[in-house]
Amino acid sequence: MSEAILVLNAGSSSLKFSLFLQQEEALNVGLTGQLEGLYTAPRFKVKDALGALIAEKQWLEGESLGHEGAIAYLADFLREQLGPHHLVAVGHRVVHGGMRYTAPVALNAAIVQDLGGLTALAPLHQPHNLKPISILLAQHADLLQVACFDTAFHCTQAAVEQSFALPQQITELGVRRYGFHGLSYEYITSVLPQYAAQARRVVVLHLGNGASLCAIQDGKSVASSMGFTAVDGLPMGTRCGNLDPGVVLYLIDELKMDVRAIEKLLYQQSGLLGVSGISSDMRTLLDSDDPQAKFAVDLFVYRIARELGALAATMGGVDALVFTAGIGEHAPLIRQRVCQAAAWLGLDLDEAANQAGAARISRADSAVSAWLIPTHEEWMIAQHTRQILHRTRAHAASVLTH
Ligand SMILES: Nc1ncnc2c1ncn2[C@@H]1O[C@H](COP(=O)(O)OP(=O)(O)O)[C@@H](O)[C@H]1O
Ligand SMILES: CC(=O)OP(=O)(O)O
Ligand SMILES: [Mg+2]
Repeated sequence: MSEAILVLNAGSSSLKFSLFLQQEEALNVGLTGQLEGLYTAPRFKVKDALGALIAEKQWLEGESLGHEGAIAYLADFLREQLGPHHLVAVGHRVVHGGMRYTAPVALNAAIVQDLGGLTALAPLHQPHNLKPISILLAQHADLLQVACFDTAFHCTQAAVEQSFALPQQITELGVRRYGFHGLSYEYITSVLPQYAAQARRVVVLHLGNGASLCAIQDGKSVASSMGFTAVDGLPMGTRCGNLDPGVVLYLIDELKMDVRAIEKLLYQQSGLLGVSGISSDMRTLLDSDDPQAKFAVDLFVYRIARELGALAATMGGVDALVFTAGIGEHAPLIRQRVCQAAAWLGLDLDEAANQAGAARISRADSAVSAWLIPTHEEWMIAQHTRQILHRTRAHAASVLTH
């Protein structure tokens, strides 16, 4: 019987999960899977440690499973799979840690309540991140649960990056820029030396249903396209990204929209979905001949290129770009268009390598290199969870021996 760590990663359109097994000194993947397209066309896929498909299910196009349905479905599936393994901890991705949580933490009811107070800052994520935690806490109070925060990786950013130009008393309330997708950026930072050992100034493009860019210098976050909430920065599947705050005032004053209607507009009805009027899913847009689908993709690429220039400026230049997450990993056309727009930085794309999905997608003599590296937020969460598990056990042992 192996000890097992379960990892849950609720994104805005997906619920990803991995079961890690402690085998001798190593932490190995036992199985890994996801429920994706939760609000469009849900699909469930699970692979074993060797990458073989062990379970699959597809719901009808337009059938919404939502996060609640996904959690219930996954709980039934995992109950069968755990079989001989002893579950010792569950690690969770929690998108917002606010000002207080800048490192992974062992959870209790008080912390969960505290984190619930940040829901307004991440309405598409925080409730879904906290839901399985609360269920497990009620049913298995002794099971170690660890929260790993998207915001934590960015706590190295300078005050000028973290601040809005608002009066101090508002900033002190925590109204400042945080940045997200930090577990993804932390994972990419940990493996990047295997690819581009010399690169000191890197921009990572995390392009999924949620999308952001991060400037990373000497392994530390310097700047990110996302700010106070995960609606900032790039246009995303259903989120608008950067917006003049005057637009919000206009919506209130002139269109008489209330807070909930504006939240729905900015988080769920905008981005690729709102602009195209067709879909939030990049696959559907790339397959479509509709001019609005094409315009939504053009806008997405344009805004990435613009943000890339801004982030390069924060580091005085860039040595390498890394593409990751759903779109970054699987859409060669988007990588190609972004790299072409970044030619001015000294990036020379290797078209064949990009089409083939190779790790290095820039030419050997390109001044700026470009890479395709699959992210693995679950792996990062498992590492943090294991560390806290070991610390908890060491503490218990020292209490017993003293
Ligand atoms: N083959 C593909 N081509 C283009 N886009 C893809 C492909 N596969 C996945 N995607 C995009 O990736 C997005 C999901 O990315 P992911 O990182 O899993 O999202 P989440 O933000 O939910 O974690 C989907 O919305 C889809 O648009
Ligand atoms: C923070 C965020 O946008 O996450 P995701 O991309 O998983 O939706
Ligand atoms: Mg994600």
